[in-house]
Amino acid sequence: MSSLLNLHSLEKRFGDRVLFRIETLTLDRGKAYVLTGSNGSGKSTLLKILGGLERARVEQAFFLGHAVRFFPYPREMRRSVVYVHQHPVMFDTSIEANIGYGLAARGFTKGEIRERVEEAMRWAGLIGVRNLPPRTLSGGEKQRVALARAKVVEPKLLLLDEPTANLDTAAREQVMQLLPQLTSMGTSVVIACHDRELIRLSDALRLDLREGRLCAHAEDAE
Ligand SMILES: Nc1ncnc2c1ncn2[C@@H]1O[C@H](COP(=O)(O)OP(=O)(O)OP(=O)(O)O)[C@@H](O)[C@H]1O
Repeated sequence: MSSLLNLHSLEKRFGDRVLFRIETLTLDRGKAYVLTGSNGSGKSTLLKILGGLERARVEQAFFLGHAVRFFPYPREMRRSVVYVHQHPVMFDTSIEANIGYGLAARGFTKGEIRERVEEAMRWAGLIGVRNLPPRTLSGGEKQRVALARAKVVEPKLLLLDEPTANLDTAAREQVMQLLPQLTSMGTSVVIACHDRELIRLSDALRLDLREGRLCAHAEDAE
């Protein structure tokens, strides 16, 4: 499996406090990772660093095999890495516009946007709610809109911050069943979750953030 992102000597501080020091972090293409750790261990902060939303000291970084300077965040990564918040922001327009938002910014034609959005809504099971105002959607539906919004831009890396926290079992299942198709498209996915709400996903590698260190478990997260 080829490597998507390699980081060496990643350190995050808040003032004098070192939140974590990670010797190496390697993400392979089309692979799923479940990032675990207790409250405050730094899961969200790590995802935001990977998504270019938070600064950190990184000694060496390689994206798709070539060296990049992690700060300022490379344009190539900005276009191909998507971070999804636990409570995804919904623009007060339509569900279609929310899903197609990233495509318009990337220069797709109206016809292409319509086609991709329609396909993504079908994939995420959103056809039945397509005419509802986005702010009225449930937590699970908003997560599925956010996944559809990510899928249409075909990201190389998708960062999901506790996507199933506070969802009931059925809503959680609906979100989780979308993930294997993303990895089979070649998208690498990192999903942060609490230890007590461990996300079980076949073929996922578990990354455990504990006491400022990151430990990759060779066994699957199942
Ligand atoms: N901007 C900031 N300034 C100072 N400290 C911060 C800042 N952002 C986060 N922290 C601290 O960093 C630590 C890690 O926070 P983070 O949200 O990354 O943890 P987490 O593992 O995602 O936690 P949770 O599981 O509760 O969501 C916390 O102690 C938090 O208070």
